[in-house]
Amino acid sequence: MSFDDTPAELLAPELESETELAFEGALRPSSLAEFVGQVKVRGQLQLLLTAATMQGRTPDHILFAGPPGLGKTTLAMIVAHEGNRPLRMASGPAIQHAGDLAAVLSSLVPGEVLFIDEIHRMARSAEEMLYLAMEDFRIDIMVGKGAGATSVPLELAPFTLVGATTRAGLLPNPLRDRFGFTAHLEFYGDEELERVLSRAAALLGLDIDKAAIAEIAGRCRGTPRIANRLLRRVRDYALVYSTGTGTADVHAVRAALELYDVDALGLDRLDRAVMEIILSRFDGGPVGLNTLAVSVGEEAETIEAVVEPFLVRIGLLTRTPRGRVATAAAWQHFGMQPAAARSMQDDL
Ligand SMILES: Nc1ncnc2c1ncn2[C@@H]1O[C@H](COP(=O)(O)OP(=O)(O)OP(=O)(O)O)[C@@H](O)[C@H]1O
Repeated sequence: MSFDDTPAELLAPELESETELAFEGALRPSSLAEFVGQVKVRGQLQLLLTAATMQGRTPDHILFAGPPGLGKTTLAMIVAHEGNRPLRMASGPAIQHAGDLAAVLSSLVPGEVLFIDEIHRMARSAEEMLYLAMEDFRIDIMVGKGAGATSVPLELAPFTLVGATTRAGLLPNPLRDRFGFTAHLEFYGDEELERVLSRAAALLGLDIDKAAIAEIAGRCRGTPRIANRLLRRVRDYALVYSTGTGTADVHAVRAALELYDVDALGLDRLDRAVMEIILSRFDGGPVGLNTLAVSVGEEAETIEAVVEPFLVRIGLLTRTPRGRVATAAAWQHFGMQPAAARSMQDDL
């Protein structure tokens, strides 16, 4: 990325370029011991993997659910790495036909880990093929067309499916039930993010003090991927402006993040747009998800999976049966007041 970055790009949890990918790759922990936070999930995974190794079998299928950038891909790689198993990467949107999935499944080697990212976006016909593959390591291939079509069973090598999804609720029950273990990844706490950042700074050879690390941790939406990205911008800033030392201190962090318009809570352009619409146009809500999505010009799915979980977590937004509602903290953070309070003030 360059100095042309918009704040939205800077805070978006998605990856956006090959350079970024290389950067992320270099910082990815490769073992459970190195993986920071998610203590419960780590313990559960460790047990599942160790038991499989002790019995010499492939581990059960695993589903990782949670917002982007929390470590689902990293954990899938760790599952393969810890068990010394080959890893095949696939993505739900690329599996548009059952045939696409059949090609992948039939070429797996025994014990291979198959990672399917965004598994909720796979074609329905492929999902149905996956049920049998997960349960019996077998698929049925249709040969011929019309009345003469027959299904030919094809045995598969035993494999571990690792699925990742930002929308676990969209997976059909038969698919969800076939995973032996579902891990719900949570946003990271400040102390965990500080550890992610310290580790990344050491790997990048960046000299940064504790207060600076804490300042970044508080502004990265509880998301390691964003933490690493902000750290890189701070590194640039220290390199260019802290002449001579190249050291990043809290002043460098504040200046760098102000330059990129990252506010004290780490809210990005979309977070702010969503909150400002609820507050100013709908007087705090309730507002339905679709109305909100249209108002900010975004997909409802993005609002629900990426924006809302963080806003709810930091207490700016609540979800009610009638729609999304801004909290008192939201009014305060944005320096605004509900219409009733404003008119009371006018009456005084
Ligand atoms: N627990 C962690 N400890 C240290 N670094 C982490 C951790 N989790 C994630 N990271 C860092 O954050 C980056 C993003 O993680 P990852 O790609 O695994 O997220 P993801 O949940 O798969 O995101 P997406 O859903 O967008 O694919 C990784 O490259 C890694 O450097």
